[in-house]
Amino acid sequence: MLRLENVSHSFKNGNEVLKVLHNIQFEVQKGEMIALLGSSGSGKSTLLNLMAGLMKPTEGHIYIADQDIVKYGENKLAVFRRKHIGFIFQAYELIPTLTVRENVELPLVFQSVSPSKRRKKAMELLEMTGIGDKAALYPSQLSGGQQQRVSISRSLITEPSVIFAVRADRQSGHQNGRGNHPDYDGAE
Ligand SMILES: Nc1ncnc2c1ncn2[C@@H]1O[C@H](COP(=O)(O)OP(=O)(O)OP(=O)(O)O)[C@@H](O)[C@H]1O
Repeated sequence: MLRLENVSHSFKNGNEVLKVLHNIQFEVQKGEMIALLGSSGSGKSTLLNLMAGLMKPTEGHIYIADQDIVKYGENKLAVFRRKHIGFIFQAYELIPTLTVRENVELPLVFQSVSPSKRRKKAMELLEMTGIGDKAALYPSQLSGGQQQRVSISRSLITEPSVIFAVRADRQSGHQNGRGNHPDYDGAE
């Protein structure tokens, strides 16, 4: 479903070149869930941006559903992202002036799905994530966990091939059972 081949990435700051990723290779099968952990500045966001088609690597190939997205132009990438990629953002990124249901429906608005169809699908997902009764409320009226479920529902509504979720939890190293690993500062 997702395959990286010899992916390297460098940033140029004036005359300086910062090599952030070196020959990354891995594969994620359909249905598999992986977590990427690393210290601050180690390159997690860079890798995520590359895998989501938001940036192009300096070298290498990134296959999603057997298509090398590195070769795509901007327009093709935008269409591909809309169809195949779901995002669950760290800060949930819900739109405060839209209701919970409208937030979940939003990706389908861009796909020109009819209002009745997208409403039905949004309600199914809100029921599935346990917040069907909150559909008419606004994000500010929900708890943090409930807002996260809205974000999850929104990422699922397009039935994407891959979902990327970002989390930074710098205080819970002990509570979540990861202990105090020296390389882990809570960023995923
Ligand atoms: N656009 C950019 N231009 C130049 N350098 C960058 C750019 N984006 C990131 N970097 C550098 O690349 C390195 C990796 O950054 P990245 O954001 O991928 O780290 P991260 O692991 O996601 O960090 P954090 O957990 O703190 O969010 C850092 O040293 C950062 O300064």
